[in-house]
Amino acid sequence: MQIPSQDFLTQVISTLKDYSPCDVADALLKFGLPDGGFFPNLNQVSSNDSCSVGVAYTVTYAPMDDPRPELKQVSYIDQAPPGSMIVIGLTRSAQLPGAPYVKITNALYGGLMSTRAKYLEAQGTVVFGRVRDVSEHRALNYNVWSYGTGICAPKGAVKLVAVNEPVEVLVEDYYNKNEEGSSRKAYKTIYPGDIIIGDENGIARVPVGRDVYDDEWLSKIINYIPKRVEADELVAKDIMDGKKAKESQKIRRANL
Ligand SMILES: O=C([O-])CC(=O)C(=O)O
Ligand code: NI
Repeated sequence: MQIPSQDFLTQVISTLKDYSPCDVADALLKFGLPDGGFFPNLNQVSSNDSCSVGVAYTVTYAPMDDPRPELKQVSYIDQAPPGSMIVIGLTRSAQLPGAPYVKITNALYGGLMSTRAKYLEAQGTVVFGRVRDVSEHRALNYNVWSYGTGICAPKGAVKLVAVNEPVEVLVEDYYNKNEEGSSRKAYKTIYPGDIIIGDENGIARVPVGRDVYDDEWLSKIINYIPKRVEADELVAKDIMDGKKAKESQKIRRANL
């Protein structure tokens, strides 16, 4: 198992900047990730219609009664690396399988955090919880995704317990049943160093350097995406010329 080199990762990220999470999901589905890398139920809070891509920099909050000590000396936002996608999650104990997905009604993140993130050249922030100061993220033209909005600050409701440790997200799929016939409920993980891509459709995680996801695999993803996008552009053209969608999709995607 080979961890991709920094140069290669830079190249992958710069390629992905020309595409969308939908394009990435098509490739991930093709190459072994049945969920297309998708983390459901997030909405883009910022009105920016652009796409953001970056390397996951992870932050975990816990309710105040969590046994772990608060990281009082750490200001996660002041250490956000340039080029990162800041990913903020809550511990398992604070998550819910259905809407509103988290038990904490306080906002975990706000406009001052985005101001600092943007100054440090982070690419966007994904919050598996609530955020506030919507107009400030928009005015900054800085991309933020969240489960919802709120008006109260995080202080007093949650504490920072981990930085750059895996973030676990509870996901429930009601229609794809598991072998026992019940809905599939699972914690999906974002690891620090994964690539995160997001736009108005939602966010996808591209695994990096774990299991089989080495640079050979990443190369396959990067090579596939432009071909698939090109094929779909041809399908769109066919449809505008009056051809049937199903037929054209079959022909144009034949070798993909
Ligand atoms: O005050 C806070 O802790 C969060 C907030 O609103 C901001 O970052 O602007
Ligand atoms: Ni604020």
